[in-house]
Amino acid sequence: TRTTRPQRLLRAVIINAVRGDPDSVIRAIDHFCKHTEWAMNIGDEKGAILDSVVMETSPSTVLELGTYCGYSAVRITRLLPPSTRLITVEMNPDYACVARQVIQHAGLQDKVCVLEGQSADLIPKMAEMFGIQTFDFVFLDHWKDRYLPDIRLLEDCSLLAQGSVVLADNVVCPGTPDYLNYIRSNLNYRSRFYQAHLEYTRVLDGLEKSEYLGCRQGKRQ
Ligand SMILES: O=C(NC/C=C/[C@H]1O[C@@H](Sc2ccncc2)[C@H](O)[C@@H]1O)c1cc([N+](=O)[O-])cc(O)c1O
Ligand SMILES: [Mg+2]
Repeated sequence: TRTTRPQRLLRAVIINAVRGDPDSVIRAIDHFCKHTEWAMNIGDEKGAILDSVVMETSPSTVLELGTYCGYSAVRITRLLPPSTRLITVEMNPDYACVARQVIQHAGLQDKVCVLEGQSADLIPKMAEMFGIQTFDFVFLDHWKDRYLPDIRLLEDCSLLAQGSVVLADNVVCPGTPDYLNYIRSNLNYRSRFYQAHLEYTRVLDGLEKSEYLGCRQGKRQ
């Protein structure tokens, strides 16, 4: 049977990237997506914004929803200090298998936990599973109709602290209107939009960064 796109992306990484060098893994995936086959990685333009937000947050606890092939897991983890771990949630076992190999090729396997399952099922177990209280940084890049229910679930599970930063991909394309409406009208968050383009295209897209301010009351009028 034919290979899948993630498998073809992994092969490009193995052939073209230097083992143990995260930046060469990122370059190999971006080259593959620009010249061979488009894939839904955050990409180099939005990836640079992700990098800057991670660096300014310098998080100790990091959660990603939607691993796919591991591109953003490599981008994020390469910037984390030695003792910090990334937990990334992926419900498709084939994608999770490819992502683990991409992350391993980058030499970051000891700093990343690829958790297989649905975010809705795993978020309530995070604190107990990993012995953490809150996440300093959360990256949303999974099903677009899961952004809103999952941010609410993170709140309900008290997994956000004052100063926690939530960064959401694709708030323009494919779009996450219910999430944007919620987060921009909620006094518990201060949000900022970063205009960019859909990975490897000229289509408009963007990232929404939202800082959790702690539990205040009410909605913005
Ligand atoms: O659809 C998009 N992303 C959905 C991503 C989904 C990823 O997350 C899980 S779902 C899951 C994981 C964890 N828990 C619950 C569900 C899927 O197995 C996939 O690995 C998308 C689409 C475009 N585009 O241009 O069409 C561009 C993008 O940047 C995108 O991110
Ligand atoms: Mg995306």
